[in-house]
Amino acid sequence: MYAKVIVDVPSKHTNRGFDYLIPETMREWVAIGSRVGVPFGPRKLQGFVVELHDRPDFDPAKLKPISEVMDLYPPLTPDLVELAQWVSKTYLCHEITALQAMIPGALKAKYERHVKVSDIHTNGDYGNLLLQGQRTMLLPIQEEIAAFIRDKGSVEIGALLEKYTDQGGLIKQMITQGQLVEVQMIKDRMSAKKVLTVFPSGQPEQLRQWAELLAARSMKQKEVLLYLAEQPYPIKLTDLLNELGISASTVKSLADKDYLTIKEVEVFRDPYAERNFPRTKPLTLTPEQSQVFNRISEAVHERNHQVFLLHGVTGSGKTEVYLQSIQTCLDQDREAIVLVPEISLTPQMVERFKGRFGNQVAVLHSRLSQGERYDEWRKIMLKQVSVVIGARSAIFAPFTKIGLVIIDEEHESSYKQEESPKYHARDVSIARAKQHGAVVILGSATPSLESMYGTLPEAAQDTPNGRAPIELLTMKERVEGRPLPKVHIVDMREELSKGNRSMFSRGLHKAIEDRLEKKEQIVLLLNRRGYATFVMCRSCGFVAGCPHCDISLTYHQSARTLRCHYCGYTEREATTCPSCGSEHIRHFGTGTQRVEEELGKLFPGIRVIRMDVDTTTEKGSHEKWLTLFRNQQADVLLGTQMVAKGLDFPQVTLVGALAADTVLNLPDFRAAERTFQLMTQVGGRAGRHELPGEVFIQTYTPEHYSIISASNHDYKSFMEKEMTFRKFHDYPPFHRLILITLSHEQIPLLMRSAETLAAKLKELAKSMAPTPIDILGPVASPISRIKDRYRFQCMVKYREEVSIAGLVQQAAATLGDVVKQHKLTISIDVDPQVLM
Ligand SMILES: Nc1ncnc2c1ncn2[C@@H]1O[C@H](COP(=O)(O)OP(=O)(O)OP(=O)(O)O)[C@@H](O)[C@H]1O
Ligand SMILES: [Zn+2]
Ligand SMILES: [Zn+2]
Repeated sequence: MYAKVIVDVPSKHTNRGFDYLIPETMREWVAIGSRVGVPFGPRKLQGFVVELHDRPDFDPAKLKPISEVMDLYPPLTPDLVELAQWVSKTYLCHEITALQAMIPGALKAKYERHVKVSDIHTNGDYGNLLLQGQRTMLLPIQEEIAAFIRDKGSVEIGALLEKYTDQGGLIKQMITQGQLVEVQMIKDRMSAKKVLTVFPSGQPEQLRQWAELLAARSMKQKEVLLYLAEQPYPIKLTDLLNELGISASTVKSLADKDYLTIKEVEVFRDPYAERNFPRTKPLTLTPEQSQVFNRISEAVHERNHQVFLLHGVTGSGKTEVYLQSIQTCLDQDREAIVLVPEISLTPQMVERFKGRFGNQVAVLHSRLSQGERYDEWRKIMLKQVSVVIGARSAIFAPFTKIGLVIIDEEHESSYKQEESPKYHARDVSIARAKQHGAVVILGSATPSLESMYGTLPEAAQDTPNGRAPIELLTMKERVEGRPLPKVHIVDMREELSKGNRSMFSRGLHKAIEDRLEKKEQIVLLLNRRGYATFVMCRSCGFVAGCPHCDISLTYHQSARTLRCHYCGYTEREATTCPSCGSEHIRHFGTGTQRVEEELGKLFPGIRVIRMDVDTTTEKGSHEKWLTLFRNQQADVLLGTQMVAKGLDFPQVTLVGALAADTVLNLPDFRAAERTFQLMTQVGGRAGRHELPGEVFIQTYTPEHYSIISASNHDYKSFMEKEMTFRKFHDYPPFHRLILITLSHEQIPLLMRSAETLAAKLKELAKSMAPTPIDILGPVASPISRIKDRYRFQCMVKYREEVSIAGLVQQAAATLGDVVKQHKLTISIDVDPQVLM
């Protein structure tokens, strides 16, 4: 038997697998999805087994054996290995990149250089070395070093040099003389956590007898045995010590007498261990909910792959439908994956799932420590859970019998990964569900145009080899007939003409006063993108920009610094203009910090919680702020997109969007869609329970259809207008896009390359006529320089039914030499969400 292995070669990634022999001793362990260590040239590298077969490409005698199997169980299931091929083909990335994205960071290989004592030296067989004239007497210190290494098997070179600080020269000598050999080791970044645990050796009766037998002066030891007799279970050593206020030596002496044993036991690092989630029972569904639930549950029972789009207004109770659908899936002994946007993976969301399914649930998101993530993932691996709720990458959970995949807030652009593999979790979910014959629910109050298009009859005819048709399910009403909030559009131009220069319109100002009086709560949204504070000179118009990127610097009040959000470049706030020397240089625009200040001035005593990137970097801070707000220890929750999504607080009756058009002005064809979604979502936080809600949208473009539709809760009219716009311009969902970005330090070389690429693309596209493929560009990217590299882009527009991957790859390959010799970078983004 041979194994085909995709190897992690950092310098030259390839999709080609290499064949290796499986040594007799490893037969039991090597399977598809195994992580293995293999020799590759002079090195040893990590790789994944993607196939087992008995017909190698090469002369089997020349094949090298696998040198190491890294795990007891393969970390990837066979269906994930297959999915990696799909990801690689669809998003034009290397298979190894896709495979790496599927395992937790803790398992990504870390290569270490170790030394070990050479075999010859170990065996004391100096004969050969003598013959070669290499036998050298070792100095006593070298003997000591050799013994130290031999004792441990192998030692990492850095660690060795640290221990024997002054012996660097002698150690090097031992390597050149062959007494020590260098080996490359593959190390995991993380391992299972082990805890010393005390196991009583007998039943309570027995333990009491042993306590009797102990000498009278061994009071403490007696105490331990009697304690264990009361609670005859294994207990963590540290807990026992704390409980009885004794020292470890007391327990050790009992272990020496065999009255108990102390063993290392593997434990899970549980991020939610301290939290107690009250169990909830299924709610009685509303008629709309049951109609939707019945249809889903029927499909789950059929075990056929099927995709639903659940369009339910904010507060219509989509989560309850998810919960009950998951129960149906679990009843059939199948597993469920729930994806939610990172940003809305709040304690509230986790509580709802843990509350219903208890410790059958694993949670995966990026705010966990690497160890916690690894342990949650191992729970899935070891089949200790059957539901996982997590951000984007949780779609790669190593489940083996998936019955249901739910993507909540399916319209969120954060489901698209911006670094390679640039996959869209929504599309990957559908691909994975297809493998398992599983049902997919795409849920949203504001479905993406792509998903909605999939439900239209014309789409099904349009895309013969494309995506499966999607079945639309609708919930138009909030639970218990609660009304959707009343929405006011405020024209900020008019406010200004009436002499109001504040960032709060008169209407919103009054409403805030009113809620403060009634002790109800307020959510204020200040969209960050395009609205960060920048510094400008009012005398000459100079704007402080990043010296390495084509972007203005953002002012951070707390540190009084200017920072680049792309490369991290930081400089001190200037008091005079570097260009003209004027003192009239100051920061413009409204950041969340300024809103907070202004609130304090206008409403003395107001309690504000501010949530933005600055206040939520610390682990657990997200949770902390939301808990404070829920416990009504603040009047206002002020923040960026973070406050717009998924939150369900009964006391919130007022929502203000301070600057609705910040997104609208971005150079992106999805600007209107994003604006509509954000306004609908944030408005949806108001009046979700008994108290009715009210929303103020402040804007400079009150006539825009995205804002008018959002204020009328009218998805349909928005969708129709937006579809017309997209169709007219050949944008998605009618056409698909591939964005190719080239970057280099020198403009002439970059432009030449971009033109070569575009020409090749056009030539290839022509050869595929009459299928419509449009090549746009090359043009400078909207952000034309990042980290001192200039950027140019080409856009490919095509219809779904054409297979375009080969064409793009072929065109990119014509630049192979420039990439190699001049370090040109080519980045390919299929279905791009951000057009920067
Ligand atoms: N059948 C039901 N009976 C009573 N209360 C319900 C029922 N279903 C849901 N609820 C409650 O209604 C509120 C809104 O439900 P939920 O948060 O699930 O809505 P949603 O559709 O997910 O909203 P959003 O899209 O805004 O996040 C919650 O407090 C939930 O507990
Ligand atoms: Zn100036
Ligand atoms: Zn920069």
